[in-house]
This record gives sequence, C-alpha cells and structure tokens, in this order.
Amino acid sequence: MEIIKTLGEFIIDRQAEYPGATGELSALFASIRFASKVVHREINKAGLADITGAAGEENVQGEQQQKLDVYANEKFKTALAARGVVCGLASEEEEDFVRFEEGKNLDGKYVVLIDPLDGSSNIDVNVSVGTIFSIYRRISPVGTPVTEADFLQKGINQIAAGYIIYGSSTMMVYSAGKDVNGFTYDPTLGVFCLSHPNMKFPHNGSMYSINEGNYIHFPDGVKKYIKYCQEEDEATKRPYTSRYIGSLVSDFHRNLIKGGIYLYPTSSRYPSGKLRLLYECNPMAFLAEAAGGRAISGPGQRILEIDPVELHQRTPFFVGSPAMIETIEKFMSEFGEI
Ligand SMILES: O=P(O)(O)OC[C@H]1O[C@](O)(COP(=O)(O)O)[C@@H](O)[C@@H]1O
Ligand SMILES: [Mg+2]
Ligand SMILES: [Mg+2]
Repeated sequence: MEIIKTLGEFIIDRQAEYPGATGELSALFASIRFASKVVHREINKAGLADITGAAGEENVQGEQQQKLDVYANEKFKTALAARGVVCGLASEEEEDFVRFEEGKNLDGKYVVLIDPLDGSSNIDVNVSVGTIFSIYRRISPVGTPVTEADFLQKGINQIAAGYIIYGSSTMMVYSAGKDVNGFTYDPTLGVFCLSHPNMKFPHNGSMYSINEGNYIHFPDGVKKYIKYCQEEDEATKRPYTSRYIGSLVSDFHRNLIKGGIYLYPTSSRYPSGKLRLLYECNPMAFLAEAAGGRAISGPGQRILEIDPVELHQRTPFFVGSPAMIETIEKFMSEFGEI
C-alpha cells in the first residue's frame, strides 16, 4: 500500500534539516492548518450558511468587506494567537498590525502577514478563492511588544510563505525557501496529504492572466505584450490562451502547474497597482522564485527586493514562468511600464 505523507509529518521531517530547530515554526504551521480546515468547512457550505454577501463594513483598502473576509480573518487571528509562537499579525483586513501579548506570545519569535480571503469577488459565485500567508522572524527583541518594523521587512527575509486554495479540492502550497510542495486536504481523514511534491514553474507557458477590461488604462508596454500574446505564431505557440479567474491564488496555482503569467499592472483606477505588497505579492513572489519562476513590479525590479514603507502599500505585479517574465520585461523596457 502506498504510504501517504501528511503535512504534519512532512514538516516534522523537514524540521530535522534545521539544526537547533525548536519546533516553534512547526507549531505555527499547526495553527495555519487548523484555521484553514475551519475556513474550508465554512466555504464548502457557503450557500447554506449565512456566510455569503457583504459584511456591511469597508476595510482599510476601501473595499466592501465580505462576510467571509471577516470570518477568515478572525479564524486565522485566533488560531495564530493560540500557541505562543507568534507575537503579532498584520492582515489585509486590519487597519493596523495586531500585537499578541497574552500568555507566552510576547516571547514568540515570529510575525505573520495574511490575506485571509483572496478573490473575495468570487465568494458568492462559487469560484475558487484562497488564503495567503507570509512568515518572518521578528527583528524587535523577544519579550517586548512587536513593532511596525517587524512587518515592514523585505520579502527576501521571509522564513516561509504559502497559500491555501479552496477550489474543487482544498490544497495548501507552501515553501520554506528551498522548494515548493502541495498538499491536498482529505476531509474524510481531516488531514492534508502530500500530493504535489517539488512543484516547479514550467520555464515557458502559453497562458496569460490579466483583467483585460482595464486594457485602455494599461501602460504601453503591457498593451504591446497583450497584442504579442494574441498574435499568430506557431513556433512560439501563439496565440496564447487567456485565463483569468479573478482570484490571484487560483490564477497563480494554475500557471504554476501548467506554465503561464499573471499580470496586474498599474491602471488609472490603481495608479500604483492593485495588489498588496506585504499580503499578496511578497508571499507569491517567494513561492514563485522557490519554484523556479520570477516575480517583478517592473523591468529588473524584483518584488522580494522592494523595501516596504507602509503596511497596505500596493505594487504592480507580474509573476510566472521565467521566459514569459523576460518577454514582458522587454516590452516594458521598450514601450514603457507606467
Ligand atoms: O477584479 P480585478 O480588478 O481584476 O481584481 C482581481 C484581483 O484582485 C484580488 O481579488 C485581490 O484580492 P482580495 O480579494 O484579497 O482583495 C485578487 O485575488 C485578484 O487577482
Ligand atoms: Mg487578495
Ligand atoms: Mg483578501
């Protein structure tokens, strides 16, 4: 009988590779696993439970919060504060960062940044959504209250990052920097099982993901690239296929498996891009690079090297197969990126 490795076992095995590991990161992952199962359960019966629709509040992003945004935020916040290893959290749904000061949390070594529910516009229409998480070691002294500086670290400093996709099946995909592994949730057993070991971005692809509804507002370099994707050329498998789910996690996941590029450039509506550097772009860029892909905000501008200045800052975002990022870079250098 084939032995299936659970996520818990996988993390324990990997912990052995880090001399001096204390088990705190494994405990942190146990919190993420628990909260994702609770959110999975709620999403699966969303149509029946009073969990769809707007919550009636506007978040710090100026967006109408969905009930599931609030629900997921609460579940992850509670779970992450429960094991005394996390000293603070920053969330797309919280105006300011949150200090965890109860019990042993002040001694926690880690801070976590989350997009509790990604793809909110798809919740009510039964299209896959996700949760994105990013983990750093704090820079403020252990035993003291966490500071904003603990959250405004460059993406390259991430200890680990990942996402949960709530789709036809629920999966967790994460990396601690070396490689990227995917685990499928088996609700009958209540465990995540290793299903996609060592995920790698195909070097090139033939799918592009962008909201073309904003086309007229895109920078010239991006417009030219979209035209390039649509031209006939057998040698380069063009025209490419346009696929846009409207959930970053889902579009990224498909492109990671099949090869492709996701683009969210600047536009008149979002002059500095729509996606949030800390909660969306840094964790996805960390995964992309660990899977042999690339993530930039413009030609030669590596997302992971951006120095954050604000908790909710936005950035243009281009992520995917390295050969496709190289092409969009050329178009933006030649025809303009803003
Ligand atoms: O509707 P648009 O403007 O194309 O934006 C879709 C993008 O915005 C997002 O929904 C932003 O994430 P949130 O749902 O977490 O706010 C991405 O998941 C998605 O790729
Ligand atoms: Mg999001
Ligand atoms: Mg969100």
